Amino acid sequence: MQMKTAGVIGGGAWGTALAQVVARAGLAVTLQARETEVVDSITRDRVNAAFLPGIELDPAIRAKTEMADLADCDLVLAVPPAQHLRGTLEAFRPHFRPGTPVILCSKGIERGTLKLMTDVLAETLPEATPAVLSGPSFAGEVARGLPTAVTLAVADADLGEALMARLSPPGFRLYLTDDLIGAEAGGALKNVLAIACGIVEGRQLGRSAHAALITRGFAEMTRLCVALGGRAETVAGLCGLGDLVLTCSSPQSRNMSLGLALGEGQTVEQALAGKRSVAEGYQSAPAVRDLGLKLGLDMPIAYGVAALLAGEATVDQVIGSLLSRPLRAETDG
Ligand SMILES: NC(=O)C1=CN([C@@H]2O[C@H](COP(=O)(O)OP(=O)(O)OC[C@H]3O[C@@H](n4cnc5c(N)ncnc54)[C@H](OP(=O)(O)O)[C@@H]3O)[C@@H](O)[C@H]2O)C=CC1
Ligand SMILES: O=C(CO)COP(=O)(O)O
Repeated sequence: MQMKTAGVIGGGAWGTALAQVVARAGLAVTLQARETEVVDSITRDRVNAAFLPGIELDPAIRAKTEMADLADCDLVLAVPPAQHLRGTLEAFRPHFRPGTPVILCSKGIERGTLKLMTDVLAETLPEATPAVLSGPSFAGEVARGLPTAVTLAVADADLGEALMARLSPPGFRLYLTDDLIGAEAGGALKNVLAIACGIVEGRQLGRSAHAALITRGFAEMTRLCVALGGRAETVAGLCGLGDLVLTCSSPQSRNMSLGLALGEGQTVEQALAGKRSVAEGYQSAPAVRDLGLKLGLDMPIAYGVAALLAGEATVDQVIGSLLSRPLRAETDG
């Protein structure tokens, strides 16, 4: 399969950083952004001033507002916020060539339907060949060329090998799996858990509580992954544990910084006021809770965050209820 041109849908921080990665890998890249402001900024100044300021972009990236400009691409990376994936793919549908690989890079679960991103793709572009890219990767770091490694999930081994080889410029290492559900489960939950970690930081509950929360959060992630049909070993990798550790460790994370603000006493409205960037944990928390309850899963941290964000409980009530749960064996499912 020829892989000379790539389309990136979504001109936010991550779409722009991935366009940079793909350009460094030697492909011609078309970045589709809805906002003319973003397209003009990239075309004129080689920078995405709105979502990724201060980072010079590769000349091989051309920015466009129209989906039609992606029609001839050999592969497509879909990078809108998770709640907009369906609408975005529906808009792309008239320009889509059947069989083209679509690499899903959004992290979340669709509210209302409780669908994973691969389900949304299967419903909107059933002729697409799906792939998932997920792992520890702050857009600013990746766009500047700092090194990281992430998971690439593709069902077909030959296509997976080809994509892995083609999309791994120096400093951006792809590790292959055929477990798409596992790769999605990690990214969907880690943002909710990062809000909880931010609260621990904001309330100054200490490093021990922080480590305990990451570990018990990872147990919730593993339960969700397995219940959805993924493999536990997948979330033990970059797309699960790797991303959880990153997102729970740095206020660079929009999700952790939301939690920090809540832990310091701000309301949800105050913490989100004026923010143009997406905090996917805030968006996905109700869907994570509905899905977990539907599957009969024990996910107290995720449910606590969802209750807090919905205004059903205060920070202190959530912390109190987590600390007063019945004692149990560590490895109980
Ligand atoms: N930032 C990061 O470090 C990482 C982000 N991700 C994931 O990537 C996804 C995108 O995040 P990110 O790029 O950071 O987002 P940003 O907050 O940087 O940008 C917002 C994005 O939202 C898009 N958008 C806003 N409203 C709509 C709408 N109604 N329909 C379609 N798109 C809309 C914008 O598109 P447009 O420009 O076209 O207006 C823009 O791409 C998320 O799921 C996130 O979890 C994954 C790994 C790293
Ligand atoms: O997904 C990310 C890093 O892998 C980005 O995290 P935030 O969305 O919390 O900034």
